[in-house]
Amino acid sequence: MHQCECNSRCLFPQMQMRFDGLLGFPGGFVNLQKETLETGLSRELWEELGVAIPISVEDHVVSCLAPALFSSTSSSCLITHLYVKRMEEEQILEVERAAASTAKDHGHEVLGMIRVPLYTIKGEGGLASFLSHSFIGNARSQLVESLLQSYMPATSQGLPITAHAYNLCPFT
Ligand SMILES: O=c1[nH]cnc2c1ncn2[C@@H]1O[C@H](COP(=O)(O)OP(=O)(O)O)[C@@H](O)[C@H]1O
Repeated sequence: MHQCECNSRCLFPQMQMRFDGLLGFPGGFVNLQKETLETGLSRELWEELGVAIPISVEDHVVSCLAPALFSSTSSSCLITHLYVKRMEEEQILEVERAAASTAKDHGHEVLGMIRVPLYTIKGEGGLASFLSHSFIGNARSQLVESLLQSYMPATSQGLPITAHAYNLCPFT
């Protein structure tokens, strides 16, 4: 996930329309015998976005064990790791341009990058409507979790607010 943090603290979260018609974050499988989570994610970002984006452990937000149902093979489990990379607005615009032109996976695995609407519109629309779309795996709760952490990093007890506190099942 990429967020722009400008002087006015506006957020510009980015997701992508996948080849299967579901919304998700840029990323993919990492083989830990060959690379670390961070180098694997940087590799996937290069393929899907067409821009070199170095990822470090400091960008990690949350990890989650997915039910076997969401793994590619029913006998193995899947652990999802969410990283949030904060970028300047100009860098985000560069990512949007490259993702739609030079990125290797554009038009194949990735159909396009999408800005998440963080506003509300009277009646319906905005973020509420966006969340009602279909997401891959636990991407919906990953989005909510990262937004909560960006806007409300800690509760009064100093504990991070999680999607669970908002009764969101991570895999629905
Ligand atoms: O944005 C995401 N959030 C959470 N889980 C995801 C996301 N994207 C993919 N996954 C999970 O990872 C699995 C593999 O995803 P994908 O097929 O995109 O990886 P690949 O491109 O490395 O083959 C998916 O079946 C899904 O369970």
